[in-house]
Amino acid sequence: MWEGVTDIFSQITLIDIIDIALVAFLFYRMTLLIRGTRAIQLLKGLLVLLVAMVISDRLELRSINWLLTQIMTIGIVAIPIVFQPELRRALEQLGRGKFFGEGIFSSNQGDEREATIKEVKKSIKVLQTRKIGALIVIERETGLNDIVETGIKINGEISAELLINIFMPLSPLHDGALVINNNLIKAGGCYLPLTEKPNLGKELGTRHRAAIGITENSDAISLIVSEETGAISLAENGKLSRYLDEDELESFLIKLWGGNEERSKSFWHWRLGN
Ligand SMILES: Nc1ncnc2c1ncn2[C@@H]1O[C@H](COP(=O)(O)OP(=O)(O)OP(=O)(O)O)[C@@H](O)[C@H]1O
Repeated sequence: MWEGVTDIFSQITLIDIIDIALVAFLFYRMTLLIRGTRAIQLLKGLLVLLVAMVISDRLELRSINWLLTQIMTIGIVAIPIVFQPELRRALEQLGRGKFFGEGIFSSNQGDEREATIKEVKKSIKVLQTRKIGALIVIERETGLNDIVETGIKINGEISAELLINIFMPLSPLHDGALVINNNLIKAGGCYLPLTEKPNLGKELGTRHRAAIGITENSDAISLIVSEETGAISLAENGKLSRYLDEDELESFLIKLWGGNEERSKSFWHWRLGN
């Protein structure tokens, strides 16, 4: 038996190893894309179906096997529909050359993001104290132009004062979401898709549902200040982190979106593979 094993290993060439490594890396990136999304449930469902199909085939249960095959066909047709947001994100990342890693991140952009995080933190503190409801979306790789189109374009440099002003109850743009790109407020009063998650707390109304919804359809990060409680929350990849204080919010933002320090750390972290 050992001979057989060593025989197989002796036939493996460097090209085979590169091929396997590339496929593994591709699967790893795909898993990162669909982690925590609805797509993962569909994949699990298809896997269960596949196992049931193999078992029914081995046991020669012809009718059930035929039925499972038909269901499997429908499941495969459903893939591009259910995976549409993930496929879009993957293709966009591929187009920007970032699918295989972080890409080149200019320190200028890092400075802009650091400044933005400071202004956002400052404004959120004020909004929380005064219990002014707010919904802020931070654009990452996925373009949010379709969301921006639903609101009023601003394209103004970010400042805490401007952010607070926009969310003041009598401001014409206080309803809806504000979209940020680097150090620019792109638009206010934007409409976001609502999440369809069934098991969210009853106290979470449409503001929180919209904040989660946009992170399921893109790689954006959204921040919420509750009008009712003043609680600060952050949504990313369909998940909501609630009751943050402003320091926790800042750490989250640095980790997920980054200033220079965190980005250069993650760059070396990735390169060294620790
Ligand atoms: N689809 C949407 N896109 C963007 N903003 C939305 C959307 N739906 C609701 N909002 C915003 O949320 C506000 C309503 O919040 P609602 O009270 O229903 O939510 P909530 O999650 O309970 O928030 P809060 O804790 O602040 O009350 C609206 O006035 C609007 O500003």
